[in-house]
Amino acid sequence: MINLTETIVQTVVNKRPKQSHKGTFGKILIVAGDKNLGGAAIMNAQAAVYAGAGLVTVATDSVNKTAIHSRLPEAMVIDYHSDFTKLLESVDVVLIGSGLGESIDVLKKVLNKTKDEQVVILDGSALTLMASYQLPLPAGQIVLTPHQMEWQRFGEVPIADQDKEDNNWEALVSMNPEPILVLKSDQTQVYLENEVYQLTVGGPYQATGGMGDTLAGIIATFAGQFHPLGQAVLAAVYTHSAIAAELAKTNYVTLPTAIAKQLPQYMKKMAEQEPHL
Ligand SMILES: NC(=O)C1=CN([C@@H]2O[C@H](COP(=O)(O)OP(=O)(O)OC[C@H]3O[C@@H](n4cnc5c(N)ncnc54)[C@H](OP(=O)(O)O)[C@@H]3O)[C@@H](O)[C@H]2O)[C@@H](O)CC1
Ligand SMILES: Nc1ncnc2c1ncn2[C@@H]1O[C@H](COP(=O)(O)OP(=O)(O)O)[C@@H](O)[C@H]1O
Ligand SMILES: [Mg+2]
Repeated sequence: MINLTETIVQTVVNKRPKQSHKGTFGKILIVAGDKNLGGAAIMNAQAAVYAGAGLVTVATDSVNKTAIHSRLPEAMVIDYHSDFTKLLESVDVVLIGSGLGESIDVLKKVLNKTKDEQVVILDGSALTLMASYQLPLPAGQIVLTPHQMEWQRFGEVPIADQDKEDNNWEALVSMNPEPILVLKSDQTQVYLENEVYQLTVGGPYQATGGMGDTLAGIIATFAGQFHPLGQAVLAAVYTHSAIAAELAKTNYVTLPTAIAKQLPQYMKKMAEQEPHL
């Protein structure tokens, strides 16, 4: 087990090259938010935009369109009941599942069309629905972001057994392609390439609905602009909780939207620091 420290963020988040444009920093498609859970789509997208995604499009229930546009003019919005195949084929990263509720048709439509070279992040309801409908993993470089109950449903590892690494590895190696697992709890761990990384920052001030939706947006955007994927995921997980820990010095709770707002400032600081190796 390896403890995650700020070094991972200092290593991954670097000064931007001058010769660049929005396409350099990742095209992200977020598929999220049914008619009752539009907030999840907003929190995914806010985190993605503030973490520096080049282009963010949200495919969501049409009732969420006005709210997303008014909260986040940087993001584009498309009705997820329409045909968005062309858009799906053109993006680097697909994040699907936050607040997706029971939208199984949308989920199936997307999972059938992802490509091997795309990063596909499966969160929230995507994992719950895939478990109930026994859907296979889609094509792509897969990142799973379950909380403990979602991992119990999807990975079939009972919550009481999730503290034993071997149980989680057993579930992961049976999956094809073998995904990266961000197993969220008050002791979040990342399972990546035969190694387990332990998060050492963060705390109960983060126990608010939407906290995972925000993390998923950060992971998607880091995956779109920093490489290799595993390092980007580790840096995103650390960044999310490090910002929360900083905010918690003066705040009883650290709201997901408040964490998103701090992303540009924190990333600037990290980009200017040499890694403490
Ligand atoms: N504003 C919005 O639009 C929001 C939209 N959201 C979206 O809603 C969808 C459903 O997501 P969900 O996580 O709320 O529900 P579900 O999957 O049933 O899990 C809850 C069950 O698991 C249990 N549990 C055990 N261990 C746990 C742990 N470590 N962490 C968490 N739970 C744990 C827990 O136990 P209990 O609380 O009863 O003790 C309970 O029985 C999802 O797509 C999400 O993105 C949310 O983000 C909220 C804001
Ligand atoms: N007590 C806690 N200590 C540290 N982190 C926590 C705590 N409670 C929740 N979190 C973090 O908050 C996030 C919750 O994710 P999730 O349950 O998916 O939220 P949501 O689906 O409501 O957005 C995870 O990153 C988890 O690690
Ligand atoms: Mg969640």
